[in-house]
Order: sequence, then C-alpha cells, then structure tokens
Amino acid sequence: MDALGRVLIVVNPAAQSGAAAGAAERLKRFLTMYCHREAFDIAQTERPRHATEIAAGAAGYDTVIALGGDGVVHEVACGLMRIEKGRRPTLGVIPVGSGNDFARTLGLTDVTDVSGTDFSPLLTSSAAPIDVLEITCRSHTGGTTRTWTEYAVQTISFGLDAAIAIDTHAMRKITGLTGAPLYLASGLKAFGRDYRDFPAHVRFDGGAEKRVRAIIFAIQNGPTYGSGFRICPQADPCDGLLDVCYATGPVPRAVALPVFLSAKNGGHTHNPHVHLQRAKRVDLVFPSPTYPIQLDGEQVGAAEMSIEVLPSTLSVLWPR
Ligand SMILES: Nc1ncnc2c1ncn2[C@@H]1O[C@H](COP(=O)(O)OP(=O)(O)OP(=O)(O)O)[C@@H](O)[C@H]1O
Repeated sequence: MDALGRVLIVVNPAAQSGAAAGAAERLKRFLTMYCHREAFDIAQTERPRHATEIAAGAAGYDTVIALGGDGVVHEVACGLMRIEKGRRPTLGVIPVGSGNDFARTLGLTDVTDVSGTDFSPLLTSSAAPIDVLEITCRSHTGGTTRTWTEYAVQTISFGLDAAIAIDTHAMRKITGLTGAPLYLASGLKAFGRDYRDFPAHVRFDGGAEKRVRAIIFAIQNGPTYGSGFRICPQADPCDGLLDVCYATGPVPRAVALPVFLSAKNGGHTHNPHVHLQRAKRVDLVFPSPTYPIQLDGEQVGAAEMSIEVLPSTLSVLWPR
C-alpha cells in the first residue's frame, strides 16, 4: 500500500443497486489492516456527478480510487482530467458495478462479485498511463451554440447500443437484474419495439464526410461495453488510437439481433454490415439533438461531437 502514497477512495454507495456501500465498509477494514489510518481518506458521493467534483479537488493525493461501477470511474476520471497533468493523481478502480467494463480492460475481471470483493490487487498494482478520449460536444438552442468538453476512459456510443446502456439504469430498478443479464434484457427491448437506425454524418481523421445510417456506433478505448460485449476486440487503451465499430442499415431486425448478440464474444466483426476502423479523431453530426448517446455508460445529449484521443494521459493502477 505504501506505493500508492496518500489515497482518496471515492465511493458511489448507489452502485450495483446499493451493494457498493457494503463493499466500502469492508474496504475500510481491509485498509486499516494494511496501512496507517492517515494514509487514506474515504469520500461518499451524495448525488450524480459529485464524484467529478470530489476528484477535481484531489490534487493533494497520490492515488484516487473509484469504488463503484463504470459511472463512478467515469466521473472520477473526468474530475482528475481537470487537474494539471504534473499534479494529477493516479486512478485506481475497485469494481462494484453492474457493467464494470473499464475494470475488465485493466484485467480486474475476477473481482466483480460484490459479496466477495477482492481488494488484494491493490497491494500489488502498479501505475501505467492510458489514453483518454476527449469529447468536444456542441448543442444548438435557438440561435445559441453551447460547447463543452467531456472525457471517457472506456466507451462512447450512439444508437441502439447507447439506448441499451441508458435503459439499464431504469431496467435494474424494475427487475433487480445486474451484469450481463441486465444488459441483455435492455438489449432485447432495443432490438424489439424500439428498433430503428440513426442517420449521422461522420468524418474520420478530418477526411471526407460520410452519411451513415447507424444501428450502433461505438468508439472504444478498451475492448468491451455493456458488461463484457467485445465490440472492438482489438482495442488497446495504450495504443494512442480510437477503435471504432459501427453497423449500418437498413437491416431487418431479424438479421441485426443475432449479429448484435454475437458481439458478446466478438463474433460480429466479419459481418458485411459491420465496419471496423481506427482513427485519432472522429467528428459526428446528428440531425436530431435527442439521439441516445452514452459516455462510459452515462447519458449525454449533444447535436455534434468531436472525439480525439489524448495518448498516455491518465496514470492508472494495473494489477500485476
Ligand atoms: N450518491 C448517489 N446517489 C445516487 N446516484 C448516484 C450517487 N453517486 C453517483 N450516482 C450515480 O449512480 C449511477 C451509477 O453508478 P455506477 O456506474 O458507479 O454503478 P452501476 O451503474 O451499478 O455500474 P455500471 O455503470 O458498471 O453498470 C451514475 O449515474 C452516478 O452518477
């Protein structure tokens, strides 16, 4: 633990339908056994986006650990990106969420059972930098354009895949499902009643503008989204590139659904409707400001987005 320096743990007590609060209590006991009390502080979020505010004020710490799901990891990473690079703490993750896709990218795949959360990787992890996706968003209301910046560490998507990620928030409240079954339930809804495509204009690395009728359109830093769907199986968060996977229509849902399900194991990549691409920048223009768009599983609304990779920008704890 000494290698982590001064540690701030940011807990989302609402993650995995409230189970993260218990994991935070067990983590406190674990840390008390392995390090001095004064070496770590714990902050609980009180509302959505609070983790960003907490992390943005964490320049005095060496390590900030996000305990929860991809949402709290996303929010902590966004807060850390507000701190200048030289003073920016290292990001650590204790995955206690429903999806845990960023934790999967780091190789923390065996620690997702909330009752038996294994904190031991903290004792042996070491820091190495990853790329971060910087997203310039624009929205137009009346005659005014609003521009703002977001960050993502794992995934950005629009289309049915984003609709699924967004729907999981309501679906878990109704059904109590979690993990892959939760994403599957929302997936079947999106590919049933809500099936459609999403026209958009796309440019890769400033090249010619293409019009696509996207069913799904994902831009990935790590390989998975939606609790383990290997949408860009070759994505590497350390290669300085965005991995893009998009499926274009028109395609009947009876064709699209099995292709989508085959993405669970990366089996979709050879389908003729599926396109894979690597780029450093992707520009997107949407004809409607109401498209479903997700960043690391969190919903955003925008009419235009420019996504750029910031290579080796955020130091992250990796298990050894
Ligand atoms: N104190 C809080 N009360 C209610 N919601 C919160 C609180 N703190 C954070 N949130 C919100 O909870 C949502 C879900 O968080 P998180 O992603 O950490 O867990 P999860 O949804 O269970 O996991 P995953 O994203 O991996 O599926 C996020 O949108 C976050 O903004």
